[in-house]
Amino acid sequence: MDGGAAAVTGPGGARVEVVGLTAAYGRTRVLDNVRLDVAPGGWTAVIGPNGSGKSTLLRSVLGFHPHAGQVRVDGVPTTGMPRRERARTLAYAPQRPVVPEGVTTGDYVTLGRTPHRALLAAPRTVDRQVVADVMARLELTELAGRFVATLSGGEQQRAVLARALAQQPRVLLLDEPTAALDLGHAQQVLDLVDRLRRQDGLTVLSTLHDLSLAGQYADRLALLSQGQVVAEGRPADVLTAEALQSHYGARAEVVPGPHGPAVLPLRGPERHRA
Ligand SMILES: Nc1ncnc2c1ncn2[C@@H]1O[C@H](COP(=O)(O)OP(=O)(O)OP(=O)(O)O)[C@@H](O)[C@H]1O
Repeated sequence: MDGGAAAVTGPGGARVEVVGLTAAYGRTRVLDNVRLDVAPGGWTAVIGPNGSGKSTLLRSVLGFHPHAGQVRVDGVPTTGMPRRERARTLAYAPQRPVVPEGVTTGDYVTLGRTPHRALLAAPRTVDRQVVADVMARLELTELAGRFVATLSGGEQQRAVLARALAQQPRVLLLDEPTAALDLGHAQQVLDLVDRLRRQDGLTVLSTLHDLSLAGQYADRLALLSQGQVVAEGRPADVLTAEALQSHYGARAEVVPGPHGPAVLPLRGPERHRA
């Protein structure tokens, strides 16, 4: 993966505001009056224990899950936004992507260009350039001819991210982007996302289970617990041993670092869940 000078993303990042977002599955409420404000070019990582509502929050922001409240991108509500406009504005890399059979990795990433092309039109030079650039940055060039369904879990995860980046979005929504990646690839992917937001102003809203990565890459953290944002702010203010104990039932030490805090889990003689 190189430092890449070409702009992958579109015309700069957008502000994302989530106001009073409430969502449910049937009668079970899983998000309760969530409020978030992600500045253009900002990176907010949503953290929280299993089942706290992180994925549902991302899918609600995308308009994939019915909800009360509002999501605005640069002041424009995403509900009712035409599909094509939404696809040019927001790109999403899901936690558990379903990849098609019989489609090469190159063609799969090229699908990300769909919102920028006329219906059924062949890819233009610019489309091919963006796809080639994104694939090179994610070390996928060599895999272009392989069927995407045959890639390893981590390779597929990078292909899904590449497709999202090929959309040249203003806002990138990443659900557990490092879940299937080894440590080196996890750092490469997050470094790339960080570089894109610094160079091109891409706005990022992600979930991240790895709290050390969240603490060092995101500039804001939102801690979700039982569907509510219980803490929001700079990583060093949100990631505290007390918060990890009370919301995760975890025993851990928070170690300050030059790029943000890292979390060191501590084995103890017994565990108590708060
Ligand atoms: N399709 C569904 N039908 C019913 N309940 C659901 C459905 N999807 C999610 N839930 C429930 O909603 C709650 C929030 O789920 P969600 O996937 O948003 O949490 P999460 O914080 O992303 O979890 P994890 O960290 O385990 O990925 C959980 O209790 C989950 O069981």
